[in-house]
Amino acid sequence: MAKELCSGVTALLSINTWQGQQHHHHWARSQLSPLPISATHRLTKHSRFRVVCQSVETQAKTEIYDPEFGAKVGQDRLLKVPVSNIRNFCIIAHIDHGKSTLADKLLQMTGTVQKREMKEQFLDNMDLERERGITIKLQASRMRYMFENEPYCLNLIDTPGHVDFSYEVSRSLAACEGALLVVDASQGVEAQTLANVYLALENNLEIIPVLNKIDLPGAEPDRVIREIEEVIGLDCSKAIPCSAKEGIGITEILNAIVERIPPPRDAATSPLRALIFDSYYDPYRGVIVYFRVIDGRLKKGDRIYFMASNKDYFADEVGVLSPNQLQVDELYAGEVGYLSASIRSVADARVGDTITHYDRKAESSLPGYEEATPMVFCGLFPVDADQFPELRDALEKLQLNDAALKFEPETSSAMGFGFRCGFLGLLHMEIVQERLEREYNLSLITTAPSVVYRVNCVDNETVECSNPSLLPEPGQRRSIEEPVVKIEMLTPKDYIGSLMELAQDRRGEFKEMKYITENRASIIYELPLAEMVGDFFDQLKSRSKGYASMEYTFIGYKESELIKLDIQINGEPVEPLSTIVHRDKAYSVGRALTQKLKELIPRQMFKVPIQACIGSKVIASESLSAIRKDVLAKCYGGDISRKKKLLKKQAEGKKRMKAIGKVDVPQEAFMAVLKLEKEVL
Ligand SMILES: Nc1nc2c(ncn2[C@@H]2O[C@H](COP(=O)(O)OP(=O)(O)OP(=O)(O)O)[C@@H](O)[C@H]2O)c(=O)[nH]1
Repeated sequence: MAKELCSGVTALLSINTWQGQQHHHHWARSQLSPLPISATHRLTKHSRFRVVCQSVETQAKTEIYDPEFGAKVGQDRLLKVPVSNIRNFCIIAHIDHGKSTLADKLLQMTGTVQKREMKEQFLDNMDLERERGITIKLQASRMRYMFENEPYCLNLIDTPGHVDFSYEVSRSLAACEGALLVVDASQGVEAQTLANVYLALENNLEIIPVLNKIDLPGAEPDRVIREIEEVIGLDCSKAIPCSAKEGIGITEILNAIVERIPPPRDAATSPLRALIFDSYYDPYRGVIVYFRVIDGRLKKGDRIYFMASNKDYFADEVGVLSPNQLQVDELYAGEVGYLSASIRSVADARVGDTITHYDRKAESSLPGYEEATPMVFCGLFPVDADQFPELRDALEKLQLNDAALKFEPETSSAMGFGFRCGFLGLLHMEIVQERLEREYNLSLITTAPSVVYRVNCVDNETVECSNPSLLPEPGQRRSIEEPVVKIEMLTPKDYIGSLMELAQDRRGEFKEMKYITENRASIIYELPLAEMVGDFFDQLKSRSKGYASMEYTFIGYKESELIKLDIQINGEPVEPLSTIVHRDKAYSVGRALTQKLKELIPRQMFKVPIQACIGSKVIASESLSAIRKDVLAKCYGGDISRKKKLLKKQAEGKKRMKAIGKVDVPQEAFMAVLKLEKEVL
C-alpha cells in the first residue's frame, strides 16, 4: 500500500512497525516528498512505527520515531484544508487540443501520481477511450499544491470531450468554480470549445485561458488570443502560454488556479446537498458515486437520500480521489469525493441528482437535473440466434453502468430475436456496440440508426416510433413529425460553400452566417436529426480537410413529408432495411439503396431480385445474377490453389452474415443506407 512520507531527499528507508504484538521491518528506497513510497505492510493511523532515513548522497542517517507519525502520514495524503484553500476546476478543450496531456502534467507536477505510475494517460481510464484518444467518462482527482507556504487542495474534474455527453459536461461544470480553457495555439477556437465555454459562463465559472502546444513551430499564440477575445469576448491579457507535452507553463497554471479561481462557498452548516457528476458500477462494491458537496457535510455511515431517483441508502464508504480512492470519515461543503452505498444500478444515482440526508432533507434539489433521453435507436441482433440470452445479459450489465442506455426486445421475421436499443448519439451507439463485441464476445448485426418520429394518427393519438418497420400504415396516420437540431459549424472561409451545400443537401434550413475572424466563419443551420445521424460529421471533416468543427443542440419536433421505404430481397420484405425518408428523396434513395445492396450481397446459386417499395409499389429494382456452379469444387488432389480457395471460403464463412430466407445478407448491407453516395441524396 502506498503511503506518502515527507522529507526531500532520495533516501533508503528502514521502517519498523508494530501491529499489536507483531513487529515488522521493511526497507524501501525512495525519493521522499512529494513522491509516495510503497510499503508492503499496511500502515494504519494506529500503527506505531519507526522510520530511518538514510540519504543516498551523504549516507547520513536520520531517525524518526513518532507514534503519531502514522496519523500525520494519513492526513498529508488526505489533505484537509480550510474551505478557503480549496479550488475546484475543470478543463474545457476541443478534442485533441491537449486536455488529457495537461491533466496528466498537473497530476505529475503536484506529485499526485508518479511518472511510472501513469499509464499513457491517467484520466482516460477505459481501454476504448485510450484507443480512440477521446475522453468518454468523467474522472476526478485532488492535488496538493503549496502556494506561498500554504497547502492548497486543487480538485480537477475531468469532462468528456464529445457532444453526445454534453449533459455530463454541464454537470461537471456545475461542480466547479473555475475552468481552464485550453486552446491549441496552432489551431484556434473550435465549435466544441465555444459550446463548452458558454456552458461554463452560464455556470458563472472563472475562466483561465491557456494556449497549449506553443512548442509547435506552427503555433500562433497572438492570433489565437485575438480569436478568443473576438469570438468569446474573454479578456485574454492574462492568458497563459503552455506546452503540456514539454511541461512549459505548468507552474503558472497552478498558481493561476489558486489566485484566480474563487474558493467554494462555506456552507458546511446548511442541510446536505451534494451534486453527482459521475457514477460507475463496480461489480464488488456496487455503484461508486462521484460528487461535489455544495452544502453541509456528508459522513461515513450517514443515511442518504437521492432526491431525483427517490432512493435512500447508507453511505458505507466515503472518500476522496487522489486519483485512487482513499477513505475519509467526512466530507464538507466545497469538497469533491466518492461514496459507495451498495447501490445496484447507476440509474439510482444518476448524474445531476442531488444527495441529501434522509433525516434532514434539503428543501430543494440542486438545479439542472435532466433525465437521459435517447436520441438515436438501432436494432441489435445476434448473428447466431443462440446468443440471444447472452446479448440480454450483456446489455443488462452495461446498463448497470450506463443510465443513458435503453433497450427492449424486438422480434423481426427476417432477423429473429434481438433488441431495439436507444443511445444518446452515434458515438454512444458505437461505444456500446464495440463493448458488446469485445468484452462480451458477441457477434452482432446492427441495423441502421433511426431517430424517434412522432406520428399523429387519425384517431388523434400521437405515437412515438423509433423503428421504421413499425411505422403506422399510411391510412392510419395524419402526419409525421421529426426531431430537428440546430447546428453550428466553424470553418475556414475556403470551405464555406462546400459546407453550406452539404447542409442544404441534408434538408438544412439556413439561419445565419457570420465571420468570427477575417478567415473563419460560423454557419448556423436547422436540420433534421435523421440527416445528421448518417455520415454528416464525416462529410464535414472530409469537405473541410479536417479543419471545420461542429456542435449541435436538439431544438424540437417539426412536421415533415415523410414516407416509409421498404426493401424486398428475393421477394421477402426485410424490415431491418426499411427506412423513413423525405418524399422528395424516396426515388433517389430507393435507387441508390438497391444498387448498393447489389454490390454488398454476395451472389447466390440462384438469381436474386432486390426491390425498393413504397407500400406495394416497387420504385426501384436490381437483380443479382446467379453464380455458375463451382465445377472445381469436385476436383480432387492436393492442388495448392484449391486449398487456398477452401481457406478463403472458410474465411468468408466467418464474415457476419444473416440468412434472410435463402439469401445471406452481410452486416454492411444493414448499414448501406448510411453509406449512400452524396450525389443521390
Ligand atoms: N506538440 C505538442 N503536442 C501536444 C501538446 N499537448 C498535447 N499534445 C498532443 O496532442 C494530442 C492530443 O492530446 P490529448 O491530451 O489526448 O487531447 P485531449 O484534448 O485530451 O483529447 P480528448 O481526450 O479527445 O478530449 C496528443 O497526441 C498529444 O501528445 C503540446 O503541448 N505540444
